[in-house]
Amino acid sequence: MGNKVDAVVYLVDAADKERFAESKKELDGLLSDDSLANVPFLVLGNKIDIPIAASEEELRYYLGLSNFTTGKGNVNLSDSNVRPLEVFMCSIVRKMGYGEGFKWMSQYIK
Ligand SMILES: Nc1nc2c(ncn2[C@@H]2O[C@H](COP(=O)(O)OP(=O)(O)OP(=O)(O)O)[C@@H](O)[C@H]2O)c(=O)[nH]1
Repeated sequence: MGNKVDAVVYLVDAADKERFAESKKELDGLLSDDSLANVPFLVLGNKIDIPIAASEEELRYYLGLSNFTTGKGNVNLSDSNVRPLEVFMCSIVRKMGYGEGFKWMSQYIK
């Protein structure tokens, strides 16, 4: 019973700074959802081909994730109670960046 969610991919428009607050609210809701506890979260900051797009650091800041990302590369979190969460910047139209994100995420999907 109950649909099991393996991971969450949260796509944010990094070029739409006016909506970061709205994005944060939505993300906070998902992060505090009991049914998603311990589910890995991949946050993708999209549209980095647009010059005004936020940097990764800015996006982390505006989404309130500065102290919550768990590290890129291979980070073993299986003995901890820490939920895998990372931010990767990407441009979907340019086919850039999200591959690394999905690769990162795949290590946490059993
Ligand atoms: N420049 C650029 N445009 C993109 C990229 N990815 C998607 N788009 C464009 O963004 C448009 C749709 O995306 P959004 O407007 O963000 O759509 P949405 O998230 O469904 O709608 P909102 O909820 O209104 O933000 C399309 O025209 C896409 O081609 C990208 O990486 N770079």
